[in-house]
Amino acid sequence: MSLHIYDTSTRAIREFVPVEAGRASIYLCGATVQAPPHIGHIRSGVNFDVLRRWMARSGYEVTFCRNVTDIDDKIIRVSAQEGVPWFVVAERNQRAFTWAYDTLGCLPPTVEPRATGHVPEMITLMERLIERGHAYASGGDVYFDVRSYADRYGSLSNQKLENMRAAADTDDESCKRDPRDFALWKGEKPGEPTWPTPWGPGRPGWHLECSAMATKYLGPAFDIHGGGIDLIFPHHENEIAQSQAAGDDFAHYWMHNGMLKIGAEKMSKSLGNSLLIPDMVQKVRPVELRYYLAAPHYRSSIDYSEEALLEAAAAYQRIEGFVTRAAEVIHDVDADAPLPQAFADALDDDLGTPQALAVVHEVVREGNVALARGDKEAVARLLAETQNMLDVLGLDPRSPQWRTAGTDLTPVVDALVAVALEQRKAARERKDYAAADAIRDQLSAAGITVEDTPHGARWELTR
Ligand SMILES: Nc1ncnc2c1ncn2[C@@H]1O[C@H](COP(=O)(O)OP(=O)(O)OP(=O)(O)O)[C@@H](O)[C@H]1O
Ligand SMILES: [Zn+2]
Repeated sequence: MSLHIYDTSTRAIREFVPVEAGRASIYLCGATVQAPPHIGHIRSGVNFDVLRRWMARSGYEVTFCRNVTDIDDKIIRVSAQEGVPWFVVAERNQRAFTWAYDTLGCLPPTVEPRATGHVPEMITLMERLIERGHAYASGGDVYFDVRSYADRYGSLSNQKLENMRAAADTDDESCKRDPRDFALWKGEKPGEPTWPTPWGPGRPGWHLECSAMATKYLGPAFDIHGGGIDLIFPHHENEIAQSQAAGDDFAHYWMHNGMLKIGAEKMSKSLGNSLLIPDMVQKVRPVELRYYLAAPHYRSSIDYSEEALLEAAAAYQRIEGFVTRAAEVIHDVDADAPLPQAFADALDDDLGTPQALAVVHEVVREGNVALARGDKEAVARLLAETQNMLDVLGLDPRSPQWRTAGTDLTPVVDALVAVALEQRKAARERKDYAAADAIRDQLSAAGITVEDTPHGARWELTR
């Protein structure tokens, strides 16, 4: 099987055929940086990180572009509320997003353009649209003329122009030829930042930014455009309209992740129901949070519950437990060992992470059996399979990402625990069980769990 993905624009699963053989280009709508990220934003980041890793593992040279919207109404509102410049708000929250993506193991994008750095590209795109009769300047703004594109406008979101409501993006409706026309560019308003254009100073509309940045870095025709399903209309519909009306092929596949919800509502910065990443990584470790976000199929919605989060953490610990024990026996893991076919098939089938993780758990079960019977050869094979699968999902517990930053202290802790265990053994031999238990309790308070096995005591960090 080769990669097949669900394409929102055709509402069908299609085989992935790249624009250019051997290469894959992905544009993901990234953050609007008016607030720090919640777990819904990072779910989107994690889903597309898994896609990217899988495509790379499948042999594609991947260019991954994830933008930052660093100017918009909400950023301006926060800057007014706080009495600080808009770029201070944008910079602070962009850093929070970068930290969160890094903490959750999302590989850095190949390119991460910011909207305000691409005004010349946006001006060129507007000029092309005006020239072709698809856009017009009015009252300092520039609008897309939806009726000039009536046949195709609505194709992504599967709606007809006559059923659409007005685009709520201006204070002065009289500027528009049609209420459904949307703003490409917003004319100057008091107290707002501006950039010069041939039609006067102003600031970009959100939709225009993404069209300009996607084609600048990925070309007029590229492979995959992604984002959350909340962006299908109007954002992605308008991106298609702008780019295709200007003559660009634009994205060949549209992929949308489902929403992370809380109490049936979308988790949203604007609704104030955000669960922020720094708080969440106090509840579980970052890798466990990533497992929680990556495990459901990317198109399904997740109804947040702490119970499910803790279950996900426990499921991950089962995998991790095998990897840790097996790595104590096997020191050289074959990074080129083939992936189980069922795992590859699951990911090729529209990125089926639930089925892919079921394969991981199955291999872990076999691995535990092999460990118990001391079958080193089988342990080596199953450990390599497990780690290679986890690597594709960004969940390998032995990757540098998930090890404590800085030096690996395992040998040091090993030596210290050995001293403590010697003392515990001596206490037991002199039948001082209170002292022996106190040593175990102290280790446990430090997060070290000791287990007595036929081959002696072994320890594990449980927190
Ligand atoms: N609750 C969510 N679940 C999954 N993905 C989400 C969620 N909220 C936003 N996203 C996705 O995260 C990316 C960045 O979103 P963006 O910063 O534009 O959020 P937003 O919708 O403006 O903010 P919010 O809705 O939180 O106020 C987009 O691809 C968006 O679709
Ligand atoms: Zn976008």
